[in-house]
Amino acid sequence: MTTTAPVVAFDQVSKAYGEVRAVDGLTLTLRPGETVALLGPNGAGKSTTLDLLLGLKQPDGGSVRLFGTTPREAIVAGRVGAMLQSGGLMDEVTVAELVRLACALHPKPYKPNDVLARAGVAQIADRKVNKLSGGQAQRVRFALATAGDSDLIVLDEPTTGMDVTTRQAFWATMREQADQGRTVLFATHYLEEADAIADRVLVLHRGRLLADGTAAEIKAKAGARRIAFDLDGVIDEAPLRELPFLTSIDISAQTVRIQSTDADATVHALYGLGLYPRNLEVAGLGLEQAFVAITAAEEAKQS
Ligand SMILES: Nc1ncnc2c1ncn2[C@@H]1O[C@H](COP(=O)(O)OP(=O)(O)OP(=O)(O)O)[C@@H](O)[C@H]1O
Repeated sequence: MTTTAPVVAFDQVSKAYGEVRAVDGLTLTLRPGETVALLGPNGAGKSTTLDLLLGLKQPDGGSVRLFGTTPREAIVAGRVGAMLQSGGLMDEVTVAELVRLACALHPKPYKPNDVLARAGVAQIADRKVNKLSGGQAQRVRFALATAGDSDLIVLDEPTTGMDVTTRQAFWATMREQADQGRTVLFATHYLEEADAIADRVLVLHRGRLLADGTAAEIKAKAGARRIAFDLDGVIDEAPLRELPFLTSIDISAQTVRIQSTDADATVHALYGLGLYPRNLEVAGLGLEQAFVAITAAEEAKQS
């Protein structure tokens, strides 16, 4: 790092498509070495945010700065590597040819053979790009994003189409990149990936930042806890559904699963019903459940 400016600085950034506010007054700073997951339901504005970040779209208002410069300047200087969802790969060229081209275009390139090996595409280097499987094409996109020594790596749903093994190998490689001090920003629908990989999670909803913190902080923000237990005999559902602080309940066979905003009070009331729950477990929400709870609460507020 040769500068102390933030890696990414969004200041009151907005972008609308007609009536749709895809990004709505977004203010955000990313610092060196962070691994950041960008989460949000479909249409939340994740891809638009990444497009604005990369200078592929211009904001209607506000400013986007990368390393204290414009996105274009940062990209020309080779400071940003990106892997986009829709990035079409050139037909009729081989994987090796494409990677060599990406290396040739990068101001601080790595050796093409190293790039191929790191992305796990050395074995298919001579394959035509238009003959690849979905997961292989994703790996090639990853190779292109890491063709040179960039300070920021931006990935839009990078593991879509990858099988489990490929996905694990991909994240191991990504972690190496982060350990070397690079900033990694990735949009994903796989919340378990965000939980496992990111040290910071951003939740976007209708173009606005709904939550920003570690996965643990996001889970705590959702406020709810999970309660699970078994009951013997025929379960009388009505009193269970009336338990205090309940936000959801699922009863299947002898097992009851509850989400509650005050687990202590809910469990107390459960015993107050004269029931004898077995295998009682109380746990925090997973990131996925926290995400659903936070975005559902926001939807309810706006409707
Ligand atoms: N080129 C466009 N023209 C019109 N509307 C658009 C365009 N691109 C995006 N939108 C709208 O802007 C909003 C944000 O879209 P965006 O693709 O940024 O969301 P996303 O969070 O990436 O969604 P997904 O998870 O489905 O990929 C959506 O309502 C979408 O329909």
